[in-house]
Amino acid sequence: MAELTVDDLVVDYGPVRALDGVSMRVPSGSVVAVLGANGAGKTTLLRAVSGTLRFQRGRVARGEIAVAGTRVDGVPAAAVVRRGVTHVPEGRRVFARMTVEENLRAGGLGTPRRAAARARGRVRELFPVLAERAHQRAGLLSGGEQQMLAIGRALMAEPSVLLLDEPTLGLAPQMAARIAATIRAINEAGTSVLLVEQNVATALSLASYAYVLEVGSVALEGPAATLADSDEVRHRYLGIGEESPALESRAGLSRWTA
Ligand SMILES: Nc1ncnc2c1ncn2[C@@H]1O[C@H](COP(=O)(O)OP(=O)(O)OP(=O)(O)O)[C@@H](O)[C@H]1O
Repeated sequence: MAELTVDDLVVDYGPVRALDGVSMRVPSGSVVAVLGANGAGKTTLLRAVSGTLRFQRGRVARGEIAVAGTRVDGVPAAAVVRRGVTHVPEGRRVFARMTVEENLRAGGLGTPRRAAARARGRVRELFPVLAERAHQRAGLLSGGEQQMLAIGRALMAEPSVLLLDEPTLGLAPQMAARIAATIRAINEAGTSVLLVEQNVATALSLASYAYVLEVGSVALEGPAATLADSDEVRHRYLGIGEESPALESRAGLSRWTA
């Protein structure tokens, strides 16, 4: 059974239709990538799944979202976490004034004590630097360390599905590579991942399947290896074989680099 399914999802922010009939699935144990230009609806999709849309005055106007066959659309965000889905929003929003340890503890609130202790051990293994900085204020960490903390905090709830919004954005290449390796390790330990990532090469190397959103709809989908080999994706999203950069900027894709 598919772990996470999205069926004919329509999302509005007031009069603005952000998603218009999006369907996708994240099979159990897989990494699935969502690509697309600015404003295509990637963040909105993750918000809809995690139940955080309402904090942005958005609403699911139509469609269904289910985790392991149980509907989660219309369910409050805290209940979605209890169903096994956690969301790491764009911009690594850690609690800057709290220590690293307090941030992690906050992620484990609502998790049974034994599970939280197990998750804490796992986070320590994945991110030794967080253990070293346990008593530092989160706001003093580097960008990459804050991203590690944001992911670590989400793992404290022992999710079966992790939603990641642009986890490598703004990071130096070496740190971005470390985060990518960590995502792979998290997935290998059994967590499914729905990954929104501006670096298409990184996304397609991590994912087994990918969807390309264009103005709120799925424009293209397929196995990641097929998309990476497709001329259209290579030209438009990876900038490979592109003679003039004009096409990239016309498509609004200039942020994307291989
Ligand atoms: N809180 C909001 N209120 C109103 N409109 C919004 C809100 N958030 C997003 N939108 C609109 O919804 C559409 C989809 O935006 P969304 O942020 O989901 O796209 P995105 O693909 O994640 O882009 P980005 O890479 O810039 O984050 C855009 O037209 C955007 O302007």
